[in-house]
Amino acid sequence: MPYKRILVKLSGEALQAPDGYWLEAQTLAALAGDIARASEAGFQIALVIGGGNIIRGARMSAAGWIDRATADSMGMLATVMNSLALETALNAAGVPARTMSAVSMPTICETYARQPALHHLDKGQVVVLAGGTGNPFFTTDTSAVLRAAELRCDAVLKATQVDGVYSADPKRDPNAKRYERLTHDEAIAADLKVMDTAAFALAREQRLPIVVGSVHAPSSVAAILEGSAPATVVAP
Ligand SMILES: Nc1ncnc2c1ncn2[C@@H]1O[C@H](COP(=O)(O)OP(=O)(O)O)[C@@H](O)[C@H]1O
Ligand SMILES: O=c1ccn([C@@H]2O[C@H](COP(=O)(O)OP(=O)(O)O)[C@@H](O)[C@H]2O)c(=O)[nH]1
Repeated sequence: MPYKRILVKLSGEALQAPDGYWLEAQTLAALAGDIARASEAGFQIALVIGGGNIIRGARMSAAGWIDRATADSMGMLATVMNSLALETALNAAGVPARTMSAVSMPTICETYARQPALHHLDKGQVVVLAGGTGNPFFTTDTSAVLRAAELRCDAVLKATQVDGVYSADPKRDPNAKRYERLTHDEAIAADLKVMDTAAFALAREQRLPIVVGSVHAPSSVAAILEGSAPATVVAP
């Protein structure tokens, strides 16, 4: 990949145990090893991890007993827990990593600010960006695109459940065809659901490439970045 500084977006589910438990040391260590390999290969990496393995605000508030803003606050806190777990696993894998949270909680981790984050990236540290955007009604996909734009990342790598963008949801349509490359406009026109709409609209406006690949293969993040694993590139 012709990219040097990448924002890697992982969904919270990437930390789950095979039996569905929200967090598993083995899964976490494998993921950290993968990111360590990419970092050692010279990629500068900022990470955004979701909280969907614990709470998704929209789903929780749909039950009616809690309002959306409160449920989203709980979702943002879930991303902080995942980020601290990932930071710990990355440090154990030999990669200096630090969590920076959009929601200020100075006794737990650094508060996100752009200049220090740029400084950490320049030094080759992995920054784990927690707390989403710090605002309800957004997702960590939007946080990923926002931070990638702020931190001058060359691309967002969305490491997800499927190995690219398809002509239809591959989990529902076995005849869906995988794209190698397409433009933001094409993805929006065909309603391909690469990311949520707010995130994708910002990526289009910023002309930010989005790489979509699977988090399931061993060493998938490093392999996608090195070009040896399949992925779809959405770029202008
Ligand atoms: N056109 C499409 N191409 C690829 N995946 C799609 C498409 N439409 C829907 N999906 C679904 O989107 C899911 C990934 O998106 P999302 O739920 O945002 O992931 P995450 O939990 O990683 O944020 C995949 O599991 C896939 O089934
Ligand atoms: O800027 C943000 C980012 C996240 N969230 C909340 O945090 C939850 C977890 O994030 P997300 O659903 O994006 O996680 P993922 O699906 O990637 O695991 C979301 O559902 C929201 O409730 C939020 O309120 N604002």
